[in-house]
Amino acid sequence: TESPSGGRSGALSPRPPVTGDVKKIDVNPPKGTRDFPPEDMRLRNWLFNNFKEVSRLYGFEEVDFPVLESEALFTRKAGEEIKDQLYCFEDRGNRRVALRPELTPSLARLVIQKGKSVSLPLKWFTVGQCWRYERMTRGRRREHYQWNMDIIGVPGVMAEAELISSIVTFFKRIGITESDVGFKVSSRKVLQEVLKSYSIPENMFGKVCVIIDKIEKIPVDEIKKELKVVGLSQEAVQDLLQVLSVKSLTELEERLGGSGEAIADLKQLFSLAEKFGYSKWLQFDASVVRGLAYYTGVVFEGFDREGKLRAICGGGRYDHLFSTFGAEDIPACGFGFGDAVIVELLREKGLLPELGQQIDNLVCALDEELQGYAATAANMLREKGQSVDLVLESKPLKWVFKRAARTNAERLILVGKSEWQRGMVGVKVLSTGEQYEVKLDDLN
Ligand SMILES: CC(=O)Nc1cnc2ccccc2c1
Repeated sequence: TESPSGGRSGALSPRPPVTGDVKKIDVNPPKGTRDFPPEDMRLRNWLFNNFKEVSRLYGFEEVDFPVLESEALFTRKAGEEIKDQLYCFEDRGNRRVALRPELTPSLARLVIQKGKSVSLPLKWFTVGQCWRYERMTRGRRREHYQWNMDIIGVPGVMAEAELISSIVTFFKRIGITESDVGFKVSSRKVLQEVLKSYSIPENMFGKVCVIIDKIEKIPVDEIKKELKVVGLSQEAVQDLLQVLSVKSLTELEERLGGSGEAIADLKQLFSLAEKFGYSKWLQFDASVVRGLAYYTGVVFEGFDREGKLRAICGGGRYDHLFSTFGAEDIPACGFGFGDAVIVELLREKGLLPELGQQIDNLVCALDEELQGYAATAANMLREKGQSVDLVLESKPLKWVFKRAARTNAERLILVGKSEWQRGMVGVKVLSTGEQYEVKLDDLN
């Protein structure tokens, strides 16, 4: 192309003066965020395609929401870390907005918006980027992608059993077995039943759970202090911490009595696990509460049995989230599965797939004036559904062979003058070295 500024031939115009006095931009992405160059994008697509294939197997429908939401969707007053790290700001319309830190509130918003026009139960899934704003002191990521599956409108634990089954199916698809990971399962109704004899206000329950979720992250004295701050008596605190160390459903039944919902739900869940065939993946663990304020019943988290990694995924029942948005309550449960820990686990287990680029044909004209014919050949192959990497400039054969090797091209299609005049092209199968000529129409 003409370049009036007299820059290098073929350069786009106008270009900055060759003196290079333009300051070089920072080519890294913003702190705590990632680029996905082709190799990383292939791994991400492999992971997400497995998420989506399992969602399809379970009859879930894909949904999506804006990454930007009203801040009000996430301003729960329960001392959650996810709120402290909200990536929020005021937009040019002076609206308080936030980059979503999780997907469930958006899902609830859409369900409410749809109201009577959707028939329950809803089984919706999405894979979406979530954000947090952390002081980079901890050097942690500020974004990650989460697979979410939610069942809206089913009050019984069959829904939780189905969700856990879908995660087991996902793990098995990527080569993870029950010897690698398990699920810790409990119910927040356990805490509710312990607390019912200490009349604590309903709105305190979320706060208590958020504090207890930190039991393995901060000293127990700190936990006790925070529980007292929200108004629990010394006795209530003791009772709570004691029930968290219960080791089995039998022991729990002795502690709570056999008539409560917590025991009934958990017994039924473990029985359903048997029927779904994933009993070996589950264990009751009274200390699992999860850190989101809105859970109300069964809660679960996937963990690596070697105990080296943070929770792989987590979820539970949230029967009152809708009323916190001013709508009729609808029973619901769901989980979130992040894209970070699972990759660390796969790396540990040597299960990361080797994914190279895959091209069916590298098409190349043997000299300049045959470029057009190479385009014709490329078009014919593409119309047959064959992928073609078309060499777009005149290149030495050495360069073409190198590129074919780097892109794992199945075969090389060489458009030469004499062959073309006979309606033929040259074919070189790169895996075998086999070389032959073929009529263009017979190429497939
Ligand atoms: C291990 C990891 O990257 N965690 C992570 C990264 N970014 C987030 C962003 C929002 C909410 C939770 C997040 C969690």
